[in-house]
Amino acid sequence: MCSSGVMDAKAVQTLNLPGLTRPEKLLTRTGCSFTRTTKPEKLRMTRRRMVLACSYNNVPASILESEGHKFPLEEELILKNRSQQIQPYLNGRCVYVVGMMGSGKTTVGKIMSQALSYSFCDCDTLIEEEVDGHSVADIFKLYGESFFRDKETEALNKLSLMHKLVISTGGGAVVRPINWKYMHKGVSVWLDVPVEALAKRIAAVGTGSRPLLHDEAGDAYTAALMRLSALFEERGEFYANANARVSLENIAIKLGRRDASDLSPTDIAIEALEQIGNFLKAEDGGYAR
Ligand SMILES: Nc1ncnc2c1ncn2[C@@H]1O[C@H](COP(=O)(O)OP(=O)(O)OP(=O)(O)O)[C@@H](O)[C@H]1O
Ligand SMILES: O=C(O)C1=C[C@@H](O)[C@@H](O)[C@H](O)C1
Repeated sequence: MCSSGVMDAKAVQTLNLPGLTRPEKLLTRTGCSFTRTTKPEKLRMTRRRMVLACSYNNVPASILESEGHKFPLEEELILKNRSQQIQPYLNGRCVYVVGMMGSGKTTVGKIMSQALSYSFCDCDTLIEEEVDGHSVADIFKLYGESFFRDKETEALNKLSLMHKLVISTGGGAVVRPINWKYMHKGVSVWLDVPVEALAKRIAAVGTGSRPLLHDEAGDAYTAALMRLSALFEERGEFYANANARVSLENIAIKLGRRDASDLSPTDIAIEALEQIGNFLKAEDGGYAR
């Protein structure tokens, strides 16, 4: 049976897991329901085979990440506290992180997934899995952008049937209205990062994996800035469809930092959880239940 209870459990994977992994830990690790093959009392000390029944028919458990990162205690407490406040209102719904290329959807999304005890899923990685392991850049090259966009819509459709995932979406996923129909099954949060900060990050790591930024002339920063500015001009209004907005400029002001480039991914994850909380509060009539 699926954790969501909304679909068939077709993808069943047999994994070897350390016996010290408790069932509730397993649920956090995979976002999947599970079937035990041993009695509960035997689970504790020995290495056991567990059959994991993924709650999504075509999402391989291997791409659902829930690796732990260590945070300073104070940050960890704030993250946990924010998460606990919103969890009853989130009620297992997925969190979709939207934003421009390089906005930190993956980096910040992973921190949020850990805080919420959700699994993390990168939509681009899921598409790559579905297209024979080709990278996004190769999919664009081999099949063109519209093929990629169709795969992206299919992936979001599938993900919309799942629960307890933080999903990092592709930067362009916001443009198609049908994608919003799927993303609005969960709660969406927009990481609104100034293009100058995006260009700085992307110039540092290169554009290899970001085909829409290829072929720009000039130095890496200026080229990225020009292209990102044009893309943001086209897309700004679509990102604003998200349920919650996290403005890095606003966080920098609130925390007394120099600018958006002076914020850690954890600062941003904390604010994202707060903004999601504000949305859920409004949705729930001020947590009036
Ligand atoms: N707060 C931050 N400060 C500095 N660098 C950051 C921050 N957040 C993310 N980065 C860096 O920016 C780059 C892009 O981040 P990330 O891959 O998380 O973004 P993304 O939105 O998932 O990108 P894409 O959609 O293009 O895959 C990475 O090199 C990451 O380490
Ligand atoms: O902004 C975009 O349109 C894209 C962003 C990436 O995440 C990939 O989804 C792809 O490179 C397209």
